Amino acid sequence: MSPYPRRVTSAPASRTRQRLRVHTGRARNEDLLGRLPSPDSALAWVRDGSGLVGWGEAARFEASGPNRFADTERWWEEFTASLDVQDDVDAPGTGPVAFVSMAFSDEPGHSVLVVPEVVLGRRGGQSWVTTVGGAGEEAEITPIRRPSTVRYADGQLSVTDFRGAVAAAVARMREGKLDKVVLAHDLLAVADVPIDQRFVLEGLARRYPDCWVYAVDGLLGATPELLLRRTGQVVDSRVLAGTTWPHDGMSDEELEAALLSSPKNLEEHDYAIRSLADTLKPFCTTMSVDGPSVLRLPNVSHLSSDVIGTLRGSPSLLRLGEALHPTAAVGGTPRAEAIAVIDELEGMDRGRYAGPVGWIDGNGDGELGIALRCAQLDGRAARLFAGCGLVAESDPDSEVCEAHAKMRPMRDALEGR
Ligand SMILES: C=C(O[C@@H]1C=C(C(=O)O)C=C[C@H]1O)C(=O)O
Repeated sequence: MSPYPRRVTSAPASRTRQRLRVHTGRARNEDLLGRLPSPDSALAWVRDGSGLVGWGEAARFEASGPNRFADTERWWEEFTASLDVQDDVDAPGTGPVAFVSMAFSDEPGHSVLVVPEVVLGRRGGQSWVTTVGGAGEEAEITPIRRPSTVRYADGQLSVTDFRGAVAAAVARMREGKLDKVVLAHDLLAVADVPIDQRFVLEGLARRYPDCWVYAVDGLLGATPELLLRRTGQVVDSRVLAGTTWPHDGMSDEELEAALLSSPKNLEEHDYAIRSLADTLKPFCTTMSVDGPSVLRLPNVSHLSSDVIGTLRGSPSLLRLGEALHPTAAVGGTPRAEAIAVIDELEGMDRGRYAGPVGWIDGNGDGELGIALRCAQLDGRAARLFAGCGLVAESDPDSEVCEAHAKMRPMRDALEGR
């Protein structure tokens, strides 16, 4: 696949109509990422050793356009209704599971759902394995390959052009045309050998245990931001906005105190929280927000708030994701104006960067992160992305530094640092 994702306008025929057998049973506790058998096609959603990995492809659905969430949900409902399921564990993430990664934009965009042949899951000391269509759960694990050199070049939006776009956006906000917008840029990395996805995932997981390490259809990353998790009637979310990074010889404590008292960062955070909470509220009977506090990561620290709610009825995670995406953490406020400004000033295809990414199960439960700190891999090439929330007080030079700091997880993982 090209690092600049192609447009897919119709779903390919899939092997969905036969009555496939799905079986979940208990498994040994093992390092999930260590079980991925091959350098390509990794499927993963792992945080601090827990989560899901998958391999093989029992079925796939691709969608694009404004109805991509609804089309994907409908396909998944029909697919799961056609299965013959024996689930001996019966917990969130057992039985049929699909990994999903949705395009940021209505247009252009390419969203993917993959049903693996084998899923290995682990939560709270309990492990399970799910097989689809009678697939064997043991696969030969090939040795992991590491690159010796990685070189970088401009992506679709160079750093210089990104800085110009930030300045233009700030000018519009000073004129009162919108309150907040998130602009991003990309960077091309080329290694001397085809990139082994397991090498990247293991590096990310080792350095970022507080993040969700994910891989779906060549999009790999370690995101600290949870768009929404649904576990039965309970939903929760981790909203991030407002960032600092090591600079000017300041200690972590000084950086943290400055972040918590920065009106500019608190304003950015407030827009993000409000966009999530106001949209989620009508779906909930109860909802509470806890924060902001500081989430400290090795490369950056963020203002972070946790939201928890009880659902009214049973909307699926994809249905909720459709309503919430994009929050003001990756879009802006007001949403429609911000999306138009992103289209105009970024002028690049975000692909699945900043879109919802994660997994769903047959009960409508699952976890959707926001695809940040990521790269779209293609052979020896990787297209990295990072962006920053902007308000009227933002300074283009600081935003360039912030985006640079946000690319560090993926650069370090590619280089094996
Ligand atoms: C847009 C990104 O990150 C988002 C923007 C943030 C900010 O501007 O402070 C913080 C976390 C994320 O919500 C990114 O990492 O690319």
